[in-house]
Amino acid sequence: MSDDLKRGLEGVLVAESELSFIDGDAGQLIYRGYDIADLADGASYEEVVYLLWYGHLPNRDELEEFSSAMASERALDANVHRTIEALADADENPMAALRTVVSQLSANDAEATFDAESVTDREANIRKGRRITAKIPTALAAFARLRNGNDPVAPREDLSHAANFLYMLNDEEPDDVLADVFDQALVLHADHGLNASTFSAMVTASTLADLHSAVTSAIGTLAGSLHGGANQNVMRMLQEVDESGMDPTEWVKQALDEGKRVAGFGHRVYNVKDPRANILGEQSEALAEAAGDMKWYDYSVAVEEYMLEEKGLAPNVDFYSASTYYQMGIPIDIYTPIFAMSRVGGWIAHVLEQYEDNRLIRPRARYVGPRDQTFVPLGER
Ligand SMILES: CC(=O)SCCNC(=O)CCNC(=O)[C@H](O)C(C)(C)COP(=O)(O)OP(=O)(O)OC[C@H]1O[C@@H](n2cnc3c(N)ncnc32)[C@H](O)[C@@H]1OP(=O)(O)O
Ligand SMILES: O=C([O-])CC(=O)C(=O)O
Repeated sequence: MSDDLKRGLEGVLVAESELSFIDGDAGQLIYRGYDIADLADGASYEEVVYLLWYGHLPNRDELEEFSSAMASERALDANVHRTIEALADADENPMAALRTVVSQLSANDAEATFDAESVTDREANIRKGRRITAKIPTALAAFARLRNGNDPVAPREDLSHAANFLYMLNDEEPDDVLADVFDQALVLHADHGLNASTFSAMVTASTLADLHSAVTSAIGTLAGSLHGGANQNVMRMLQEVDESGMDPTEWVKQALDEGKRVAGFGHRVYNVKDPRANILGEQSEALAEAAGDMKWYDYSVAVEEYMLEEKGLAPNVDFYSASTYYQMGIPIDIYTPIFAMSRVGGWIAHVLEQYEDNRLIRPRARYVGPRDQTFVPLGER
């Protein structure tokens, strides 16, 4: 047993995986051998989820069967709707709302189980995974509408995963450009090695807890501002820059001087710009040009240049998704739930892998507390 302390488990190998590979120096990300840029360009979110779960890209028939099976699971049960109404009435944080709803989904899932023999059943987990993945967008869109006093919009089976979400959110079918941009964003966020939320799902699965528990753990982990929560903080920062009337670089300089972290920069694995940020940056720029308003894109570029020059830090995936979503009219506080809506495909893929060759994940801490205390009974303290 080694007594080397690896704070934050940095660089520690804890599993073998066939799902995604990151070259942090070259700025490359691949899913099962395919470069992320090629997938973002040519594959839909449904294709990527199929790739992650089944190990190969689907042919037309396989994709049709998979996509329609998933689309047919979009509707929510009445008790889940009641929960969403209660959460919206309470103005719950959207990530907390999503965590609560996904946990509740198991109550209506006929295949939900805590039986150690059945939790690892791959085919059943794929069916459950399809249901969870299909229902998250419906739940999120319903929550986002109900809290504004609007009725939820029922899902449509004839739209893609991406287009259907935008349709349910806005009660309006998105045009092809917006549906494509959003689909690309979902593809880009679908998997990323053993990031914290995926690891959290794996730890939960490693105890032979069920898939719903693993996904619920992962949602809780994604919420933090050092992880998925950063995307909304990026947009709030850009808004603060705007309201301050300061030059973006002056604003960032001041924030750094005050010891603050700048959301959307830095990464545990990338030493260069995150390849997903390159693609999302292009999307943000294209949306800005189409709208004839470069403000949010220009602020972003100014912040990026300053951070690289002054801190040697490059943008991560959360930096340009912010201005992309903002220009699509998506409410800021659902950016992180949208991240979850995509990453659920990756979480489930890693849980399937974990169950295939399970070993309980259980590291240890170096004990630095006292050892020789004399116990004093409560009445004498
Ligand atoms: C989807 C995702 O999860 S992508 C990441 C999303 N999170 C963010 O964007 C939040 C901002 N970024 C960060 O806080 C960090 O870069 C993390 C958490 C992502 C990675 O952090 P770690 O690998 O643990 O690096 P660590 O926190 O040790 O930082 C190393 C150094 O860089 C600095 N640094 C890292 N990121 C930033 C940042 N965004 N702004 C300012 N300084 C930073 C730290 O202050 C630290 O400096 P020091 O050594 O002088 O104290
Ligand atoms: O890999 C990480 O640590 C964070 C990240 O970029 C992701 O989860 O997409």
